[in-house]
Amino acid sequence: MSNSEVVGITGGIGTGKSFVASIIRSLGFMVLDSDQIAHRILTCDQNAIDKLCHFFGEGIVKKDGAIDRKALGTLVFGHPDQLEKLNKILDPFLRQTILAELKSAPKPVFIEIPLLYELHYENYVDQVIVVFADDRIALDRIQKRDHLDFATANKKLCAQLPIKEKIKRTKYIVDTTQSNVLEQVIAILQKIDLMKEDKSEMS
Ligand SMILES: CC(C)(COP(=O)(O)OP(=O)(O)OC[C@H]1O[C@@H](n2cnc3c(N)ncnc32)[C@H](O)[C@@H]1O)[C@@H](O)C(=O)NCCC(=O)NCCS
Ligand SMILES: Nc1ncnc2c1ncn2[C@@H]1O[C@H](COP(=O)(O)OP(=O)(O)OP(=O)(O)O)[C@@H](O)[C@H]1O
Repeated sequence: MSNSEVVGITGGIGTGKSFVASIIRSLGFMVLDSDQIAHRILTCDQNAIDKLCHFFGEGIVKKDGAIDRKALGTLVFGHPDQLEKLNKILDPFLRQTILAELKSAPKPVFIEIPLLYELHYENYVDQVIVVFADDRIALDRIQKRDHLDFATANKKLCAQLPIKEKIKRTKYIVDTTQSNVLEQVIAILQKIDLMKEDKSEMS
């Protein structure tokens, strides 16, 4: 059995996790996306929606009954107590769905999960890849991608464990400020025995 059956992809907001995930998909691997799983819960899981609504008020629910993510984001980012409450409410829903999807997925499987360390998912994965970009570049990217002002982007960035702490916790780091991201990804996949050396010819 491989020691890389489940691989976590994490990193700070805007560091390029989705970009790295798309490269890994293009190399033929399955990558689950925890943000997408969270969005599905906020759209379809009435039990979770009711619990959030009870705590944060009707203002976070759209006409179609789904959670208004922008409204909820405004309430929690920059407000650590509220963010902690959101995490506490959603944690059982997220964890149950993520673990079920990991269990049923063909192996090897990757999962993009921004809060891997913050929510303690280390024990569910065999390897962790941390995607790195320094804060200045990450902030610049998310301001551009999501049309945010600096203060709003910075509140999101500050809601997570600093990227410098994340890179201390793994051997496998992809630096997306460099131009050779594909090569870095391939080198890691080779080190964790998911690609043979000769596949590096693909780049
Ligand atoms: C707060 C919400 C409604 C904001 O939605 P929005 O569409 O604006 O952002 P989106 O979900 O696309 O997240 C963008 C990024 O924000 C960061 N982020 C999301 N949730 C959190 C959180 N609880 N704490 C810190 N950072 C977070 C992540 O880096 C994520 O990639 C939404 O992010 C949410 O429900 N978060 C809680 C669920 C969660 O923990 N998701 C992360 C999966 S591990
Ligand atoms: N290597 C790169 N060079 C230039 N731009 C990049 C690079 N990687 C990602 N980007 C851009 O930066 C933005 C953020 O990247 P991406 O969505 O992959 O980050 P993320 O870590 O998944 O963010 P989030 O935590 O918000 O989900 C995107 O607009 C993306 O196109």
